[in-house]
Amino acid sequence: MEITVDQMYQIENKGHDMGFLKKFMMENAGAASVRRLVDKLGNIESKNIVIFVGLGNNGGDGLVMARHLAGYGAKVTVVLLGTFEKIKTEESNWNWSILEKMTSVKLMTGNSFNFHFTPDVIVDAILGTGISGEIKEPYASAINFINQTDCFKFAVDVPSGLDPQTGETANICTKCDMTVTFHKMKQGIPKRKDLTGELFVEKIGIPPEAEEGIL
Ligand SMILES: NC(=O)C1=CN([C@@H]2O[C@H](COP(=O)(O)OP(=O)(O)OC[C@H]3O[C@@H](n4cnc5c(N)ncnc54)[C@H](O)[C@@H]3O)[C@@H](O)[C@H]2O)[C@@H](O)CC1
Ligand SMILES: [K+]
Repeated sequence: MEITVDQMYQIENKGHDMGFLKKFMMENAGAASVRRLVDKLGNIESKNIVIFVGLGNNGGDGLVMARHLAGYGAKVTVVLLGTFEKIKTEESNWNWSILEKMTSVKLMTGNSFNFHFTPDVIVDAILGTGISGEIKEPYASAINFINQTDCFKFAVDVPSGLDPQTGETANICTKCDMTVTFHKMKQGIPKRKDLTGELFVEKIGIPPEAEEGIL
């Protein structure tokens, strides 16, 4: 079953109000994404993984992935597309502050993408269901950088630049090898397999009762 982005936000908020906090949803989303990535790539120990992180909860999912990937022994670099004071949500801030205590994850901010290594994997945790309008900087430069690399690309929830409701793309969009979306498929995502690559839906523990009156 495919649902609308608006329904997704309503379900998310109802789950949160039931006590299954967005922080828990984010944890499960990040964990499920890493499991899919490890299933796909096999041993990721000491692989160079760069995670581009936006300032919303799509970015938050990427921060959770960074922590889990460090646990698998991957060499993880997080590029926050902004400054940490600009992180918009409590859930993302919570996960950022955990990473600040982890020497096993390298944190970068701003929009300098000159890595002195070649990434094996890039994770696109820039934009998700909160996308609106033309992609502004520094997200645009990050998306262009991602598209000119030839490593494995993984999109969190939706390739950044693709509107998960309509399936339309903004001025630019990441073109990925794999996408994991959460809870239920959003109507616009399956329309663009050319951008999503292999597409998966992962349950993230939202109580089915959170859908009552919405679906
Ligand atoms: N729906 C759910 O049940 C869950 C959602 N989660 C994640 O939360 C995401 C939605 O989070 P948010 O609502 O914070 O939204 P996003 O994280 O998708 O993006 C919002 C941020 O991007 C900025 N932005 C929007 N359009 C832009 C543009 N064109 N150019 C530049 N910046 C732009 C906004 O100012 C905002 O800061 C989902 O995609 C998913 O990844 C997960 O945490 C798991 C639970
Ligand atoms: K994304």
